Amino acid sequence: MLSTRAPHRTATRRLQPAVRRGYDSRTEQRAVKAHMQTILILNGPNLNLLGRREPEIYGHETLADVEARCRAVCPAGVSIDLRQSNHEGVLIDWIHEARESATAIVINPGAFTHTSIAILDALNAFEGPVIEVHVSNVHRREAFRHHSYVSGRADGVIAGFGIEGYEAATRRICTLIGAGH
Ligand SMILES: O=C1C[C@@](O)(C(=O)O)C[C@@H](O)[C@@H]1O
Repeated sequence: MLSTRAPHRTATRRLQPAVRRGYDSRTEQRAVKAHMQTILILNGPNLNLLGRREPEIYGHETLADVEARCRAVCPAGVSIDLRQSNHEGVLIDWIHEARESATAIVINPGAFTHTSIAILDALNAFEGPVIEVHVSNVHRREAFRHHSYVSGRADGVIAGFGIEGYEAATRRICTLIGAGH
């Protein structure tokens, strides 16, 4: 009798804190979500070199400058989560994650703009607003840059505004999600 009850009590004691922790964190996440809206700003390949790469096309400002400018135009209650990856799969994973963690997406897919049906599919699985940004005016450049897979999903497209395009996109998202200035 003792030998069957003891392990049961031990198992219950071990489980309880984990169950409680799970409940607390979900409750906390719901409370935070109710007050904060997150704009995910995604950047594709080579944009880690922004400011140093072909400055005659992309300018001298960096992704850190982009982040600071976007934060500056966000009203209270809206936060920015800026990320960059050179890997298509990583960008796709982040878009999937955004289904739970972000209200809206601003995306500069870099060269994946012109090639990636997979990024388009991931964005199609995201329900919030999406704005596509290009630092350069892709329509004045080589013909292969004129087609974007992402534009078919985007609620807006900004090209050729330099890094001010990210700021404009952030403002537009705030309007779309009803976060006033
Ligand atoms: O990497 C980039 C940057 C870009 O998306 C832009 O921001 O202008 C334009 C793309 O054609 C290019 O491949």
